[in-house]
Amino acid sequence: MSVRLSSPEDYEDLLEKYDTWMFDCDGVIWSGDHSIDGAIEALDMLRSRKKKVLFVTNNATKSRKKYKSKFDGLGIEAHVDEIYGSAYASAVYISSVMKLPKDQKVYVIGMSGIEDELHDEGVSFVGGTDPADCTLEPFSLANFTLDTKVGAVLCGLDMKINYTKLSKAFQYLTRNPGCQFLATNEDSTYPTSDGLLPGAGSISAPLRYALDKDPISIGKPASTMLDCIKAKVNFDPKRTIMVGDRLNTDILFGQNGGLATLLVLTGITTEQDITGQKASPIIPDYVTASIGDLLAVANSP
Ligand SMILES: O=C(O)[C@H](O)[C@H](O)COP(=O)(O)O
Ligand SMILES: [Mg+2]
Repeated sequence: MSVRLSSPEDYEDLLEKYDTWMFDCDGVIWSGDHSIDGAIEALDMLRSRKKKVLFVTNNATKSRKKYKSKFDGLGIEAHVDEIYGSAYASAVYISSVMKLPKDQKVYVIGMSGIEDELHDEGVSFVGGTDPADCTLEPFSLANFTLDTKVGAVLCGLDMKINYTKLSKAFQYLTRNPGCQFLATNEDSTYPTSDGLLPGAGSISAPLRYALDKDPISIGKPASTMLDCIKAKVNFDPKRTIMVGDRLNTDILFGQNGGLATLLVLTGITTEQDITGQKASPIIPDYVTASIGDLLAVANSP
């Protein structure tokens, strides 16, 4: 059963218990390009209380450096080494876990965030934002030349998805022996300030169906993201809390990592999802409406 936070003492108790605070971004810190009310002040308050703050996002559209610019633009203090995105985790996975041979490359379905992180990890890639792939022209298999050096297909949120990209990815995954099918994350939907859009999981879904095969998904709830953080940051899982808006990514990620979990209702998950007839079996430790509620401690006498 989740603890519904409400009094200043509830929030003060949370600050006493946890030294490291991991925050999901979309639906927690911001919605699209609008910060969530109270988020900036709550993060400042945590830093003033000497808490370690980390950002852990499944959104692969931006690199860590580009996210730093977004934080700056919103007036939110953040440092690149505090930001962990699924594009970064995927690049690290390909270079350090999969150890893709240097003479091979990745076919990308996705945006500049994936390309930037692959580049920074020294991984070669094709596709992505290449104008030749971002076309609505019919795909001609007769005119397609298979690049036998493509050793992996990496699929993330791609706002320019099309038949050419899906067809090329399908060729590599069915004709290049050993070509790995990877996904940055599999969120079904993407929360924006104007409403929900199809998420990264909805971009890789056509390939899953055509191939009758699931990708290796690297983002939350998989432990790969936490492994990336552990490689860079010292923290005690028992004194760490993951704050998120989606049960089957953020909260499950926290639970898989042995972290405490706080669900906020400013993004994907609604009150109905946690109390209704069809309530999810994924139960967060704590629930509150918004991270702005943490300011209750600042206002308590
Ligand atoms: O579709 C997606 O990729 C996700 O909805 C989105 O980007 C999630 O980002 P997060 O909530 O993990 O910051
Ligand atoms: Mg989110």
